Amino acid sequence: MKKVLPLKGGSAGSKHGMKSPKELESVLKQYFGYSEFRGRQLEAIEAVLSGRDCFCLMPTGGGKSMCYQIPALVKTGVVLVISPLIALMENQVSSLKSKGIPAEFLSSTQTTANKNKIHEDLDSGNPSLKLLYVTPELVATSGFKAKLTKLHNRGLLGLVAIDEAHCISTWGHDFRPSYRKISSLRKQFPDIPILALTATAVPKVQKDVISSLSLQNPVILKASFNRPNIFYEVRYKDLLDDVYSDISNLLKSSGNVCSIIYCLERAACDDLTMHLSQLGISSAAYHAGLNSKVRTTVLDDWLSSRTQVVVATVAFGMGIDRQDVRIVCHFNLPKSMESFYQESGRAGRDQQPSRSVLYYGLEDRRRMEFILRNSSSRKQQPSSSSTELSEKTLADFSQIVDYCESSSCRRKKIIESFGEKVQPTLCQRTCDACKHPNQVSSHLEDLRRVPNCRFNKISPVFQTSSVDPKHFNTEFWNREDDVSISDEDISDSDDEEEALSNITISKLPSKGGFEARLEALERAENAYNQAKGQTKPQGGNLVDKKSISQTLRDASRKRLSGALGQAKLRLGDLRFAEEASATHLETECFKKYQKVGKTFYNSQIAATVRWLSSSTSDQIHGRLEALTNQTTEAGAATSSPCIISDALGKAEKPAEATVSYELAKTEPSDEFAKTMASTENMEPSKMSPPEKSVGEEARRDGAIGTMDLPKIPSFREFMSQKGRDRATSSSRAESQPRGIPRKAGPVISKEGTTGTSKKMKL
Ligand SMILES: Nc1ncnc2c1ncn2[C@@H]1O[C@H](COP(=O)(O)OP(=O)(O)OP(=O)(O)O)[C@@H](O)[C@H]1O
Ligand SMILES: [Mg+2]
Repeated sequence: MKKVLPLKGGSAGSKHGMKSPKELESVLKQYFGYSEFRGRQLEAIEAVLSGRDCFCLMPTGGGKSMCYQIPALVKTGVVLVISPLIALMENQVSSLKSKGIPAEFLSSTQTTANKNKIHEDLDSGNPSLKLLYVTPELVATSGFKAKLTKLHNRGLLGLVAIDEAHCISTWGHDFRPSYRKISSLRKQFPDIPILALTATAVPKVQKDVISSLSLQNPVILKASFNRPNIFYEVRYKDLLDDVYSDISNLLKSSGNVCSIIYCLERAACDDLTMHLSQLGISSAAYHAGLNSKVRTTVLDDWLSSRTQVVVATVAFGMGIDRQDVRIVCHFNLPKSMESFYQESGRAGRDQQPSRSVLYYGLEDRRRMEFILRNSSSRKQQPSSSSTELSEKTLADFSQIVDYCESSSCRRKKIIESFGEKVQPTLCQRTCDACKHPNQVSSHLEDLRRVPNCRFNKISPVFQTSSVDPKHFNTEFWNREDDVSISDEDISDSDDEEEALSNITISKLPSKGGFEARLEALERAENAYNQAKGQTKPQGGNLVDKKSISQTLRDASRKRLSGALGQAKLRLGDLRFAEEASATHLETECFKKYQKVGKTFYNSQIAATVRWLSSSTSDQIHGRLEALTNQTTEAGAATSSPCIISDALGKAEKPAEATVSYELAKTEPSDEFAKTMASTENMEPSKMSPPEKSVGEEARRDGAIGTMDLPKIPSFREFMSQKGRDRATSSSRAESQPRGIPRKAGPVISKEGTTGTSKKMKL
């Protein structure tokens, strides 16, 4: 293992490491190239070098890491850094190594050979390692505790640094139960200084962190929360014609700078990425639903500027040290001011002018409020009552709502929410409310006029909602699940419930165009069928837990279509019609696993998505061609090859549009042909009606018989009648014939609204 480069004019570390400020500055210069300490860095370094415990509160990007990295360089022994995310550790370790500083991390992602090397070095009696990064889970294991004790007994444990220390507090916005396990460190090593670092901690969390870690008479250092280089702005989704164009224009007019967009849900990340890509923005989705290989590629591409925008859930953030992020957008409302501050704080870590833009939507607010009301019951709460916690959660949420719904200075609102006093002159027109007060007031006026707008008051609307909270699959719930976050080892196999949750709760988009409306209506139809108590049989049997429903199949097809779109972007030379190809791939998975059940089907879909993310053009074309041939040879449901001819750049045969509905067999309208042509880059004249649907395929297989089609309500009718239907659903369900696989879908008129005149087969 590499030895640390010798410090200029001295040894590589002394027992106590006491150095003058000048000497410490020269270490900073030598290793990191910076000429002076920032904020309260020097005080924190001096505190721990003198053997004191220290609680250090510095803003995001303030340079907290330096507070333990410099002591590691001037003190004998190893500095142990406890960090919540493997990605964060990996980043820091590789950055330190590139500077010639011996640092390592221990985690499940390390190879056994590397782990052995690290352990050998620690056991050597004279370790070359200066910083060792570990997860809180590892620190709690008896094996690692014994190792640390051995190190300590030999006088080689120099400091314990706890990064993102707010994770220890149930009151913190990122509570991690495993952080509670490190509270015994103070007792275990009474003479070793502990340094707790965080960017976001309100007074209550500060106290909680200090007492949970049993810090002894700590030096408490707090820097201002103000991020003067960030311009804060709120945009109102409900007042925008098209939020996608708005974001795209924002990004384009800013000169295609490095940006992050945060979304609440994985599906929203995929969806927004697709829209942005279509609008010419180089973007990629990043969330826990992607496998680690894809996530690493997305991160690498973004860090090296091959991708301009990462569209991410909160899985992306902590510890990502790209200094020149110029824009951080929130596409959905964050759950608290702390979350917002932490996430928007990823902008401008180089102290250069940057922007935070929060897209506020009333629907987002209602959803988030619902999630929060239901989430407290899911949490582990070792030290507080659930009512107290839930009140705190809602109070935190109302702060961020107030941030959006108020016309006063945004900067002031942020800083004051952390209990810091603010001078009236602080902002200097560096937020939209101070720069364009009239415009902001007028937007708020307009927002008040939006129907069902419950302004400035947390609505009780979802308190008695019958919607199941587990249908919301948000990333911050995953974060509360310690297992999923600790190793970022998140399963690729989405459960059907997730697929359903992503579609049953979304509203009918008002401005999303024909396709989006169509999808929403399709969801309504599925929900309608479910509310009516109908089941969708496979092979004539009632749906059981293992069966693969049509809804799941549709969601899977969508997922595959998204993955194909990403593959197209990644490879550039793929020639196929996404929808048709997605249908082929999904049918392949379905055929293989329809008898075995949902779990296998799901993992086969996940494996196909993974395969699409890493395969070459030839491999993808090969598989799609083989699939097309198979289905053609077998005279199967769809005979349309999905590969688009190179020479013409058009489909050799039309792609199947969607396979969800069974409607009257009519020629497609011109409008429909045009819509599909624009989607699939095909000429309307080359379009013909899709020949067979999955429903037909199933019927051919003898799975279903003919059926009477009931009247399908419009989306609005469906929503308003849902409550009444539920009350009588059981009696109606009894009168419904069983074994009906799929009802007729809504009849779609040109404008995408329901109606009875123009029918088309989709
Ligand atoms: N004294 C300094 N002068 C200039 N740049 C510095 C200084 N100290 C740290 N930096 C740089 O500032 C950036 C942010 O540092 P760091 O990652 O430690 O911030 P942080 O406070 O841990 O932020 P976060 O809360 O987001 O984790 C890094 O790129 C780091 O190299
Ligand atoms: Mg940090």
